[in-house]
Amino acid sequence: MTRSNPSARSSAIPKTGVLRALGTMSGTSLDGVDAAIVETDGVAIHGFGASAYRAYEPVERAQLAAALGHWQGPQVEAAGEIVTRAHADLLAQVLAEDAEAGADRRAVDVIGFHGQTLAHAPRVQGTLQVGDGAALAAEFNTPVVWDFRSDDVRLGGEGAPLAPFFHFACAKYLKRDKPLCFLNLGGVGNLTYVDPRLEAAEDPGALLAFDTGPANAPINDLVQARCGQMMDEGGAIARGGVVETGALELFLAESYFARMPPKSLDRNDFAEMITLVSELTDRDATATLTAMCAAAVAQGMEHCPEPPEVVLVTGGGRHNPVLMEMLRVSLDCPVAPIESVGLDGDMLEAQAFAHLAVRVARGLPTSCPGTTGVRACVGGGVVSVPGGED
Ligand SMILES: Nc1ncnc2c1ncn2[C@@H]1O[C@H](COP(=O)(O)OP(=O)(O)OP(=O)(O)O)[C@@H](O)[C@H]1O
Ligand SMILES: CC(=O)N[C@H]1[C@@H]2OC[C@@H](O2)[C@@H](O)[C@@H]1O[C@H](C)C(=O)O
Repeated sequence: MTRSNPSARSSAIPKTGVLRALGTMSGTSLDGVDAAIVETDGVAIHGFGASAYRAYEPVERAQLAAALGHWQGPQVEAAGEIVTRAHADLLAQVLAEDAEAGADRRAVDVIGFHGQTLAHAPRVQGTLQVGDGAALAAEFNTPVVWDFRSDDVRLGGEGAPLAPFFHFACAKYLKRDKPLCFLNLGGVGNLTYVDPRLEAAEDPGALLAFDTGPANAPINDLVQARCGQMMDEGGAIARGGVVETGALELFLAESYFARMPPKSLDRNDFAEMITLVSELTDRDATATLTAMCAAAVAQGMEHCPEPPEVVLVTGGGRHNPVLMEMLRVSLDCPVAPIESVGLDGDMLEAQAFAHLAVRVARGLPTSCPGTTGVRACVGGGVVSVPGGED
């Protein structure tokens, strides 16, 4: 089915100039899908546009959760259909609103569709993001860039994190002239060290990135199981809890933390860490998992080549004041939500895949040795145009 969509364009992606790209991200927390428009030529950000969010229904979330860790089979098929449908709902909404907002406005040129990671084991089976980008290209009569991670993994990279090339563009957009860090606290945490004194993201030394460790996923899992809540809203459960230092030390003894970056994680790689807090009260257990997230970041910061001027925090974890306070205490530099510099911390990942879609379309790299450990710079991704592949 092709939706009636006044904002859609069917032509191939323009090879030059600033494009209007619509990126989407369905993260490891399985809460929902984000979508956001960025104006970019793939190198420099020229502006930010509308954004929107579509939550997964509880039944959808349960099916996605059941498919986590699977590489194939009926659960994976079902998850893929849910992801494609949820994105189609959201894309229809954003594209319609975008078209209504300005008749003279250039239509969205390209969609960057990350999909939903179900399994990630780059050195073993690879990485799996489900959802059908070709179907979305046909449905919205608009080119879709997707499957961003596979080429990087095939060439020896971790396949994640991929937002760092966008973080570099953000640092330039913000006119920063000293090294700084972007810290995403989603289900998993990831850190990008950016040196904006270098000209291009692919210059050696411009970027160092890696997953710091588990972030909100174990906290969510614990409070869902024990308290029937989706998350520790505002850190209300952890606040007043006592951190069990023995459990924290056992956690930090995990070999992942001794590994040099780049390195990446699957959502459930640390699922068993909940057993480290199983004897504790709800408050103490939640406080301890929250401290583990902060301690993993502090450990990761030791890899930064120079102290950053600031750590800008994005992702849902920045809404948790207990976690933010623990970060402020344990890091030797200022820590601030990314809103402090005028960016939207709930939409940064969706915006990243808008920017990366244009980079893929332009043949520019989306990862490099400093971000994923890939042997050389790689511009991964598949481009589907309405009626077939580009
Ligand atoms: N007000 C809040 N208080 C506490 N925690 C919050 C709050 N809002 C969001 N979070 C946490 O942030 C999580 C969502 O974060 P986010 O949307 O960045 O994750 P994601 O994009 O799914 O994950 P990832 O970046 O790992 O792919 C929620 O599941 C919750 O744990
Ligand atoms: C395999 C995968 O989907 N990884 C995600 C996940 O969520 C956070 C962290 O782990 C990061 O490595 C990555 O997402 C962001 C968007 C990235 O690629 O930069």
